Amino acid sequence: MVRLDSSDPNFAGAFARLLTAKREIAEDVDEAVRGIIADVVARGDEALVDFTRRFDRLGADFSAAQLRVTDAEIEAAVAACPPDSLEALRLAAERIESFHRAQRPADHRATDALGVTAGWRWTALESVGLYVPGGTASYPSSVLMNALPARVAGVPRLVMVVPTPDGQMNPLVLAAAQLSGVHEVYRVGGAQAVAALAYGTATIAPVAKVVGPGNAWVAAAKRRVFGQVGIDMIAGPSEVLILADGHANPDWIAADLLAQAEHDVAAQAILITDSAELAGAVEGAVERALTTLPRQEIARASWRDYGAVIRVRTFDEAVPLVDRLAPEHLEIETQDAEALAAKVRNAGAIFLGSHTPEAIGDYVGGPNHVLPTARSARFSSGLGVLDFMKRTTILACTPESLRALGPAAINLGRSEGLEGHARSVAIRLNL
Ligand SMILES: NC(=O)c1ccc[n+]([C@@H]2O[C@H](COP(=O)([O-])OP(=O)(O)OC[C@H]3O[C@@H](n4cnc5c(N)ncnc54)[C@H](O)[C@@H]3O)[C@@H](O)[C@H]2O)c1
Ligand SMILES: N[C@H](CO)Cc1c[nH]c[nH+]1
Ligand SMILES: [Zn+2]
Repeated sequence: MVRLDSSDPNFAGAFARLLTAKREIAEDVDEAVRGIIADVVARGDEALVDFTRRFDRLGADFSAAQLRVTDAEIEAAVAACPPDSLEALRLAAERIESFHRAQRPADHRATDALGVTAGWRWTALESVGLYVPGGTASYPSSVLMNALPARVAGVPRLVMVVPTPDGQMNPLVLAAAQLSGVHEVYRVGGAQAVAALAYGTATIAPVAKVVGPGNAWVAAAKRRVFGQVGIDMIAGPSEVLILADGHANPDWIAADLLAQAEHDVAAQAILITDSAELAGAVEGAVERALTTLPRQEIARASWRDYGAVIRVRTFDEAVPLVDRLAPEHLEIETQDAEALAAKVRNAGAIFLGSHTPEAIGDYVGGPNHVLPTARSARFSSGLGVLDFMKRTTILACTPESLRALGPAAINLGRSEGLEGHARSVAIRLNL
């Protein structure tokens, strides 16, 4: 963990180093991913089976025939889920679906004074691949966050991939798939799963777009397959940035920092505060909380390598720092949280006040938890219904409106040296 102080003369350099710390775009990861994708393209299912045996430690008897999770396996998993977990999953699903229903866009059409009708219409994508992470933890909540907005958008083919390390799958993952209307589930993860969704294999038919969160290998693979398929964003190792003043509870802040640090050794948790006392108290609280955290090995590595406690003189000084970090999650626990939030441009999701821990947003708040990381909140948004739709514009001229607009089009066609364009208009106007 680094300690920074905005009043320190070396602060600018130290902050710049924090910004560029390599967490998920290491060249060795990218190079490995390039090889994995090329192998899946060349050998299809055979490569999927080999990589799955190697990375997820599946036995020599694992074959392409077992890639697809059967309906019977899904039914058995649902039956094996604890009823209270199924109840919690249903509550989460209802809230997520209802939040995303409000995002459905409207078609538009208008006829102007010349009689030209113009507008757009929204259409669901034909198929999407939903990446559900599962290397070191299991993510039933990410099934819901991926699939429900796709279902609200009306996507007719939802294909889910999920790794099963050591052959183990949390039954709640399959229950979430059933609950949210996923059509196909495959037990494969990492870059090889992303490659299969993008290029297709004998078992997995390709999709139009791959969405969902994952670790550094998954994020690198999504970057590489972009163009062959659409992708939603770079949603890699988790991040939280907490802005807190001296009134905040240091144990609560420490818990929220560790809630993200426990995701991945490459996760990042940062506190920015104007209170030296809170900074010290949070550091102590993190150390104490780590000793009893089951995933302390992961969280400790993340906090050690990428954690930061930054002291600022005022929160106005903090706003440009937040915008440069562009965190996946921004928690604001200050007296004037709402006003401070209004000044921030770059954040994947904002959580206001001491009673809104980010973990509520991970599960049951309603907004999506698939969010941009690695500073990509400067140009990306969290997953939503629009990610599963595309917009097509529509234009219709009448003979009269073509006569009114045509001469300008002919002029511009000739100005661009494109006589063919000019003639396609002129021929209709006998010009
Ligand atoms: N940004 C978001 O919205 C969001 C949401 C949820 C989770 N996450 C992140 O998702 C990630 C989940 O990570 P995870 O590891 O548990 O699951 P994962 O499914 O993302 O990754 C597991 C896969 O990674 C591949 N892999 C692991 N080590 C490899 C190696 N050395 N070489 C090649 N491939 C390798 C394997 O194929 C394995 O199946 C975490 O980083 C978490 O922070 C992000
Ligand atoms: N915090 C993660 C996004 O970075 C989402 C998640 C799912 N389960 C728990 N957390
Ligand atoms: Zn989380």
